[in-house]
Amino acid sequence: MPNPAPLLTAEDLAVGYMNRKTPHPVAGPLRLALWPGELVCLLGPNGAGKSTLLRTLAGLQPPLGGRLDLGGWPLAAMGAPERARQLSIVLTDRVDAGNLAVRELVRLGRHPHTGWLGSLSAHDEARVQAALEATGTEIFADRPVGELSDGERQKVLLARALAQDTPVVLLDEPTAHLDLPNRVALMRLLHQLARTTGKAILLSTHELDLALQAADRVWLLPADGPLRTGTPEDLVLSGAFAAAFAREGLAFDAGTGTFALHAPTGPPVQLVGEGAAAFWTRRALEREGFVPTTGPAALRVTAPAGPDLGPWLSQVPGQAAQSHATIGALLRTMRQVNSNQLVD
Ligand SMILES: Nc1ncnc2c1ncn2[C@@H]1O[C@H](COP(=O)(O)OP(=O)(O)OP(=O)(O)O)[C@@H](O)[C@H]1O
Repeated sequence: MPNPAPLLTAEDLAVGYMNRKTPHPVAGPLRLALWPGELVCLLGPNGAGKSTLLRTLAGLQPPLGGRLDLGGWPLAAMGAPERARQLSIVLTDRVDAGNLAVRELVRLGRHPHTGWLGSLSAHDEARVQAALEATGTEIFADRPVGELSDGERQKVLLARALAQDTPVVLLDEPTAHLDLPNRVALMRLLHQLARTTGKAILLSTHELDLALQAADRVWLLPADGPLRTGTPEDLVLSGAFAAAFAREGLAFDAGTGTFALHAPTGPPVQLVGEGAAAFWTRRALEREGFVPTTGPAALRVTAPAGPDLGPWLSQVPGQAAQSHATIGALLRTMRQVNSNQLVD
């Protein structure tokens, strides 16, 4: 990496609020560093302080204590124009853009780079165009921002931040209003941007699955306890990820990388098979309350191998194996077995 110095650092940072001169700490002390070229996801339960931290890192609210440097300089001593050349932030707050057209709003992102007249050069216009294209907002560039859907507006705000073209980009829940394809596309775009431009991109999100896949590093902010940082994989394997969400009653399964939605209520089932069919058979059995295992159990289900869809085989004690054309058909039999066992 050409420049190994972090773009943003914090030492002993305490974030929170001053209400009637009384400090209300939310998180800290925090020791943080954002490096060029990395996508970092800030994760944590509701109320942990993610927005408060992002707003503090952006200089929108003062820290309660500690030191915060941007580009090697104390953030507090920086003027707003210099800060806007170093750091952009996209918040979830509604923007009141009135009748401003999308392209006009994105052009505002260039203001930290223009002279006092604020006129945009050809280079500035090219940056605006590139930001519109990268975010897929060019198709409605001439529409008033006030007429956009929440998801469209979210993408326009990202475009404005990209046009601002700062080394550090902070985003507070940028996927909040997007549908699944757009959420995936956004994470892919941000990851690509970090890699190709060397920007440090930090975003808060509740999209845990996506974050685990896309983030180079995770900042894990639990409701209480210290902030943990590391690659998603290290945080999962160390148990830190599961612990951060355990208080919400969520059980994270490090074996599958998912949160368990269903509590087991039924008997163990030996699941035989590999690949996609076995994976989805496991999911279906878990939804029914069964506990799929690879070891021997009184009930056995065999998932089809290879590209063939079906048949599934089920075998219950004392009976011949039954064949089922679909998982739905298998489940109907398994439900019957389960209720018979409960009656017994
Ligand atoms: N102006 C304020 N004065 C005092 N406390 C505040 C203020 N704004 C937020 N808080 C509190 O700070 C804590 C952290 O809030 P914050 O919005 O940063 O959490 P978050 O992790 O972003 O939550 P979420 O995931 O729900 O968006 C919460 O307990 C919240 O009630």
